[in-house]
Amino acid sequence: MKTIKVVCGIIFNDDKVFICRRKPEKSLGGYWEFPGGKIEEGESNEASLSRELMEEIGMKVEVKDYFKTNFHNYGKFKIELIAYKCNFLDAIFELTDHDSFEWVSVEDLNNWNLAPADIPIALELISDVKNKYK
Ligand SMILES: Nc1nc2c([nH]c(=O)n2[C@H]2C[C@H](O)[C@@H](COP(=O)(O)OP(=O)(O)OP(=O)(O)O)O2)c(=O)[nH]1
Repeated sequence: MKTIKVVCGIIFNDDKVFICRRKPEKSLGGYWEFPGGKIEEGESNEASLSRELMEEIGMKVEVKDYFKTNFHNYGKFKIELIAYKCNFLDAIFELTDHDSFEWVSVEDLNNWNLAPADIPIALELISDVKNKYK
């Protein structure tokens, strides 16, 4: 089975992160995720992320550090989900692939119905934030 390479952004605005909900008609519709998309051939992870965020949300970010990769098997397909931390710059919030978005605190990520591939990424973020304030 082929593994799809997907890049996503953990987009910070102060201490809140951006999540959005996939439209019902999309694959994994109804799940919340860190926005991004499939990496095209010959494209860098960072360029792909910037392109997807502009296409899907009309959002500009500063792509910062690589954070984590999670491999997940959805049964019908497998993905390699590559997460980068980003700083929010500006956005028109015109959603093409999502029907809702929220800015949430990292500790609150647990309470959202995240796409299964995103859960290990969210858990590591939560653990980092908890360690920071220990
Ligand atoms: N963008 C994004 N996709 C994710 C995340 N977690 C996760 O399992 N996925 C899955 C959902 C999709 O099956 C795939 C990414 O495809 P996509 O839907 O965002 O990209 P696309 O617009 O190019 O593809 P398509 O669904 O129109 O075929 O990865 C995530 O955090 N962000």
